[in-house]
Amino acid sequence: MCPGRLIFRTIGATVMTDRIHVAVGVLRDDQSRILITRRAADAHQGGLWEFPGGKVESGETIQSALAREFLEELGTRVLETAPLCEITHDYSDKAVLLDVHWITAWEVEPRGLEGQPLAWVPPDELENFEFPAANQPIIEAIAAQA
Ligand SMILES: Nc1nc2c([nH]c(=O)n2[C@H]2C[C@H](O)[C@@H](COP(=O)(O)OP(=O)(O)OP(=O)(O)O)O2)c(=O)[nH]1
Ligand SMILES: [Mg+2]
Repeated sequence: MCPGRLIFRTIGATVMTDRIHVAVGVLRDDQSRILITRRAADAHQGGLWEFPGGKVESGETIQSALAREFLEELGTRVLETAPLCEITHDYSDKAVLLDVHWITAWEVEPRGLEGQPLAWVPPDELENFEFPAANQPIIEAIAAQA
């Protein structure tokens, strides 16, 4: 059985759902500002700010998923990563495992290649932005390590 598989028991029925494995990258510039981007209005958790990343595809490592997502979404080449934290969170419609890594070496200035707004934010100002509920522990982990 897939390790991320959840079983929700309801009265008289068992509903199975898969936990979505998401590679999330926290990119810091040389002034210690953190890159955040805004999710499209029609996406899951739409309109909220996020750390860039996306679903890990079958056969990918976290590092290769991060490299692919940063290239696709931002044009940035990820050269090196380091683990930050892992968050499991159950939304009413989806269950996610956010595998969060610092992007410790990178090249090519990020641009919003999918039309998404970007912001560079000092760690202690992240709390002023609206993120999905799963992100609160990530923001705390960043503040603790920044
Ligand atoms: N990338 C990212 N996803 C997050 C964060 N917080 C959070 O709850 N999520 C959730 C929202 C989504 O359900 C899921 C990631 O999906 P995604 O929309 O980024 O995936 P993707 O880039 O592969 O997009 P797509 O190809 O499916 O359109 O994780 C976050 O900080 N960054
Ligand atoms: Mg994404």
